[in-house]
Amino acid sequence: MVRLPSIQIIGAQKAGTSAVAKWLFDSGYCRPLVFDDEPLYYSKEAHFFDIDWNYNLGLDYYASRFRDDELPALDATPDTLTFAQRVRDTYELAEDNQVNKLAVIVILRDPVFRELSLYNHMAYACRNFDQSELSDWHRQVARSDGTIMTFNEFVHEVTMPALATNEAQDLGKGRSSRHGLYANHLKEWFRLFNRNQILVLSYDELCTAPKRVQDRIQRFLGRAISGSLQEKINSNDSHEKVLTPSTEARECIESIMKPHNERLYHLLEENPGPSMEQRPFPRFHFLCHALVPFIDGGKGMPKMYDSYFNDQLAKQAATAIGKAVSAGKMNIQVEFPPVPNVEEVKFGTPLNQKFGKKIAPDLKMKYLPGSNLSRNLIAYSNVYWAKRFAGALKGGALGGKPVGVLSAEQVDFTDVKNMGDLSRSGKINTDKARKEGRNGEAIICINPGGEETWPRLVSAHGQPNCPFVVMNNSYSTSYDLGNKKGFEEAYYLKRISKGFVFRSFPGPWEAYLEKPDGTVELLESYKTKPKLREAAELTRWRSKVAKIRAIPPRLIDEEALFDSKKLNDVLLPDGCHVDTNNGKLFRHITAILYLTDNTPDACSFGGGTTFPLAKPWIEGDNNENDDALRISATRLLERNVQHTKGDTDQSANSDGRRLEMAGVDAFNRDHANDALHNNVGLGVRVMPQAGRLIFFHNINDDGMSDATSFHGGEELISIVTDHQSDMLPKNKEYTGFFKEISIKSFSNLDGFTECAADARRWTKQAYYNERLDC
Ligand SMILES: Nc1ncnc2c1ncn2[C@@H]1O[C@H](COP(=O)(O)OS(=O)(=O)O)[C@@H](OP(=O)(O)O)[C@H]1O
Repeated sequence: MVRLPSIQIIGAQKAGTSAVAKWLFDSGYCRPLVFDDEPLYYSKEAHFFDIDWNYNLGLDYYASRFRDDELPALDATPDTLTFAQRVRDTYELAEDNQVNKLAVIVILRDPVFRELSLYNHMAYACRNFDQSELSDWHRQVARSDGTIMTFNEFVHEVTMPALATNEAQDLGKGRSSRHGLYANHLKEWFRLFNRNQILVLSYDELCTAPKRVQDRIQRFLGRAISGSLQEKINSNDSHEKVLTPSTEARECIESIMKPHNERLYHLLEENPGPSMEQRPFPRFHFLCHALVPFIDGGKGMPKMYDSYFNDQLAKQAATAIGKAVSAGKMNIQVEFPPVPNVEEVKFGTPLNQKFGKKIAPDLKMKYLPGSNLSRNLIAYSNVYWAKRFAGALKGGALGGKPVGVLSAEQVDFTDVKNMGDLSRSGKINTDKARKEGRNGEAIICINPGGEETWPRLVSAHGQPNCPFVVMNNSYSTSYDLGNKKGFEEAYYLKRISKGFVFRSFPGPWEAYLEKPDGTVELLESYKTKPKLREAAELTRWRSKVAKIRAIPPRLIDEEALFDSKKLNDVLLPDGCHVDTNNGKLFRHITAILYLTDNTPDACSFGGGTTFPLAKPWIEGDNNENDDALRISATRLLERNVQHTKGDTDQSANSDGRRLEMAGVDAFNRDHANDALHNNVGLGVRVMPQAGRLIFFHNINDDGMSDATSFHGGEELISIVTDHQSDMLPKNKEYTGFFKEISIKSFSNLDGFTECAADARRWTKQAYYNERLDC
């Protein structure tokens, strides 16, 4: 039996067919075979019905493209849209009633933007492909001298003449433009096939709610399909890409398309499709996202810091804002560092200067030392960003809604000679700004302050059912991610310890680790907004572990490793302590004899004994101990706290915590092999080696606990998965000795002090001098 594809994705060309097809192919649908010398896209599009040569080779030839096994096959040739009759004829020839079993999927995109996408596709090919790879189809955008037409020219030279012909005429040049006459084509399909065999999808929905489209397709095909449709495919993100049509080009195409669109809506109403189809079909509204069609610069976090300069950040954020507005979100938060180095903005870092120079021409300002722009770089950068996002709030090219920008920052709007799509500007919370509000106006509010004031700002400056964007608030009063006022965090990029939290509507919240080379790695994707603490601990922890062992973070076996995500707690579970027998000052010296070798290797780390306040032995080095740390240690002892875990204040900056962190720092430095070589000062770490003995004094010359003797025992931690566990050094073993000052040897405190000093002198002479001598 000749077996034909059970699914045809028939178009429309440039309406996301590749994305849908990829999802289906990836889930197991059989793709067309590519025959010799054919381009690779044949593995998605068999081009049987639209190319006469292929069509004339007949049914068996077409069927031979699809492996004859049990898998259902799919052909996603977007040109098939205009060949309903050929499809009917071909399937009728096939046995087993295949003609009535065929499932047809068609996606419809606003014809103006479809045309623009088509133009961008061909222009990209002409600019970048080898001449031998170009066909006449691509060359439709080329002028006679080989240069590339503008989109306006293309519309006049190619689109309009093609749309004005009737279908019987030669449709070579501009034939693709006629694909946008959807009503004409669908009428044929509805005539030739049962309407329930055809699923009509909206490209707008594909952009704004891909999951819903996914669900419609699954219900249409009657099976669950693995994977997800979110991936952006076949989008060219070149800088030359034309993102929006000029008003002239748009009006030109519309002059012909508008009545066709009306016919389409009517046709779809008159011919209801299968139950899972969207009804009524959404009109092509120049939705905001259509204005910024998939220009988001890629999935995931923008590249630091290139994205400030190559427009990735601007495009991504504008896309996310557009999508949020399209999805009906009116109160929106947008938050990201407005300049590359926010913290150092006062110091004019090279990156900030470069960014200042980039935005100056856009604002028609000068970036010179002492100029308003350089002195208030953040404030003016935010105006630059507001300009970049205004398009996404305008309500589409036809909507042309006003977009006002209000700022609470040091910005003189008269300096900005080019406000782009922003229709007005003003100061937040001023009567003037309030009075100037206009019906239907979207507002971008720059750095307005604590989120408790936002609802009031919306009442003061917002317009009913219009987007209100709070942008780049310089601080958060909730000390957490995003806001608690119900503003949709449409675009959110926050630097956290060792990484970033990122969210681009409608995507998930994500935690990224920043790696030493500046690249990032996605650590976690959260279904709902995580707590700042949760994300920060994850990145901090992974960064440390990755740094320690240079192991890619994703290979670290968390189950085995983490009881807690805090390195301090994991590495130094008992914190640091002094050996004073809980403040009873008789013990004056401790010795530790190690019984195992625990040299760190690829499978484990930790295991050392760390003395955060001790100085490495470096001859001729007179550096004093780190005062702040010594003060912390001394303060603990004055408070009678001998164990850092016993410090009632467990906040990050408490004395106990500081000592523990210093212990972990010594561990990190040691790992980086800096401690001894670079004379970094404090912190000595001793690794177990069977037979190695160390000793240290517990009491200073005054007979009091020696603050510098605070130390901690590191856990020995395995960091690889089970299959390597045979190689792991499993134990750390040692034995401890100590010597006390005999109670018989003194009668009062002074006597004790003297005995303690004597004992120290003795060890110093017996051992240190010996060591110096040798
Ligand atoms: N997942 C998803 N959702 C929505 N839109 C998407 C998606 N993936 C790709 N695209 C955009 O679809 C355009 C390409 O469409 P096609 O793949 O049908 O093109 S083709 O006819 O097969 O050449 C092209 O549009 P433009 O970017 O406007 O050119 C793609 O960016």
